[in-house]
Amino acid sequence: MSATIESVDAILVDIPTIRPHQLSMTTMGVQTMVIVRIKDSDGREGLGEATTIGGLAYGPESPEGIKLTIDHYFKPQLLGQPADALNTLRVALNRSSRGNNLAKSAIETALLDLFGKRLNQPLAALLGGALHTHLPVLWTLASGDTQRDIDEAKQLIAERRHCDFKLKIGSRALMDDVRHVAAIKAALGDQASVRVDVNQAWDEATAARGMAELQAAGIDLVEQPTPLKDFSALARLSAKFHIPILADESLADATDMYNLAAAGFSGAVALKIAKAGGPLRVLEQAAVARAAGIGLYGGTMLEGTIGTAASLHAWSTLETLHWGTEMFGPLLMKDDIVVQPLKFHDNGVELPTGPGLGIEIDEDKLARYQRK
Ligand SMILES: O=C(O)C[C@H]1C=CC(=O)O1
Ligand SMILES: [Mn+2]
Repeated sequence: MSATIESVDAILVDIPTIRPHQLSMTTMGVQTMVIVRIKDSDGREGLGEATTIGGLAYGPESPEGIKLTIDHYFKPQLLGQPADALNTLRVALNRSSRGNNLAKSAIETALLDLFGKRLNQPLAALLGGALHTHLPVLWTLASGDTQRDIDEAKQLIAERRHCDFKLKIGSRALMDDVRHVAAIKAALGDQASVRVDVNQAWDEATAARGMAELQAAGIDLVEQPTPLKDFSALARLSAKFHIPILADESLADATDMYNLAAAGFSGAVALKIAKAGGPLRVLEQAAVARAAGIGLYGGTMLEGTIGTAASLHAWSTLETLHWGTEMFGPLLMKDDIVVQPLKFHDNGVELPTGPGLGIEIDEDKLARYQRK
């Protein structure tokens, strides 16, 4: 007999970042995570995380809204239900609430963690088993200052912590951004792959000019240059340039992936468990991308260790991650709320071992950073 769900808690946790993190739509000085704890009738606990960026600046779900959705809508539906019935619970939540994929991702993660602990198996084993135990991780340079970004990158290369970098651009005039990016690429040379993320800031004409400049500067990848709903602009730009496009905000789930590929897009996709609605859902999207010849990239919403570990379990089951991953979220925060942090080394991170996510909460730290 499956255990039943006894409690569901959604906790807001605020942790300052190690430096300001400047994106085209906001500058982060703190990251807010929604940590989900689901307990079953056997006394086991599953952990999940829903995290976005800049309140409502990045996307339509805010941390406070995610907590409200879980507390008032999901929790009453989940209590008393068999904890192992992931598909039944997903169908029920999808029938009663549209969208809200970040909140759903945290629930799916917590149920998978719980199931893994019950079976004494790592989460990746529930997904068919890990193909990789160490995954590459890039770092985002987003201090807003060119020299500071160069110094940061050089130090990380020397430490072998990261060898690939993503630059956040789009908040300044195009040629200012191009000069910033070209200076960083010139300083790092061939020892680093340099990519940019525009976070939707350009219109199509600006993007065409920007991509030509970035291609000439030796940049490897341009992430989400144009607004998320404009699939045809992404398709046209991907046909026009050799420098590939990484679609991020445009693609939440498998259906979006199908539609963008059908519109003629080629390039790569930033997979994110949060956008897709959980580790199981994101692998459906990866399968559609693979079928369409679109490259895979393990993306982050700058989650802490719980959401990062959940993503790593999913990415570990993919044979090829053409563009690696960006699962550095915990490193951007000044502190952590887990007992054993993830192990970052050799330009990547180790897949945690142990049942479920392989992650344990540090109750004192959680109490310190929990929003009162
Ligand atoms: O990619 C995004 O749009 C969001 C996020 C991921 C890495 C980073 O620096 O910001
Ligand atoms: Mn992005």
